[in-house]
Amino acid sequence: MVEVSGLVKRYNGVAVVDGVTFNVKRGEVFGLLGPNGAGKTTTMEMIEGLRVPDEGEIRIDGMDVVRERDRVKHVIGLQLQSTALFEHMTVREMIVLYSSFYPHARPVDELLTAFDLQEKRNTWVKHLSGGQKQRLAIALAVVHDPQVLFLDEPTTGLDPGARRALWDIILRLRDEGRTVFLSTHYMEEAEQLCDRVAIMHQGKIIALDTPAGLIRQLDVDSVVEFTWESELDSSPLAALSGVKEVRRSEDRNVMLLTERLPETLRDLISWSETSGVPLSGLRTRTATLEDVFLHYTGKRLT
Ligand SMILES: Nc1ncnc2c1ncn2[C@@H]1O[C@H](COP(=O)(O)OP(=O)(O)OP(=O)(O)O)[C@@H](O)[C@H]1O
Repeated sequence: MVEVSGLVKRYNGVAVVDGVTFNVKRGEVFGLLGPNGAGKTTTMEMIEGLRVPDEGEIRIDGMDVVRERDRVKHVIGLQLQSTALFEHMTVREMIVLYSSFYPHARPVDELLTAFDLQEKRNTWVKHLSGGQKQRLAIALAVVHDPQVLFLDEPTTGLDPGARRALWDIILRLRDEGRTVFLSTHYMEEAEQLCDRVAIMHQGKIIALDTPAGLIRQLDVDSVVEFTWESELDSSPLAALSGVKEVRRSEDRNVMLLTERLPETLRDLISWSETSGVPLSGLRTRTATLEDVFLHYTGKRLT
């Protein structure tokens, strides 16, 4: 549905998007995951036709985004990071205004209901909560019933309840048959929502697969973590059964990525007893996309 090939954007001679190639399938939720400044917004805005690429080609539903911009506009819906909402208009007035831009718009009441905004229909935009504003921004993005929806960090700054409500809405839009392309720096969001995820770092896609596939590629099932109180040599940890990777962070957190959790734990505890090193805050968890990101970049996502 969305085909991107060899995309490059430079600012002052620096490539902030540096040779990006991927395809988004019809009907999937596709996530672009990366830290602030990775190039997500620049990539999305080129695909949306809002910025002109220096190199590369973008097609949406077979149409060239740069050359056939007017045709593409009818099949895409945009929720930008800074969607301009008029503060002194009501929710209903905003939807009516946006609907007037298109020859065929969805009925206003249907949108109010679908985005749980019926009760707020006569409320000024400035009095909406963050979650309600985002729901309105997405409702405005779908007034013309687009096939592809772009959401740029839709849940940034929302509390967990509002975030989950928005996740439900995004999944429903997918279930209606739409293709959803979203950017996020929340790995949990990418794991929960996305059928496939592209991890972006310094302008490049460094990994792309389903969330489960990305984690599987690590060859790691679990992570053992504990706090290391003093300066010690961590090399014996790499030799423990099942350990694939040892990571130490500045806050003295130690992570052992393991493919055989029971053996690693058994060896770790006996090593702790013989060496006299306490395992403060010992805990285990399954591997996540955060571990995938750390593996490829050596950095934390957030
Ligand atoms: N118009 C511009 N002029 C100069 N530099 C820019 C411009 N737009 C973006 N950049 C730079 O490009 C890089 C990528 O920015 P971009 O906004 O695409 O990242 P992002 O991954 O979306 O980050 P965020 O999560 O903060 O939105 C940043 O270093 C940014 O400063």
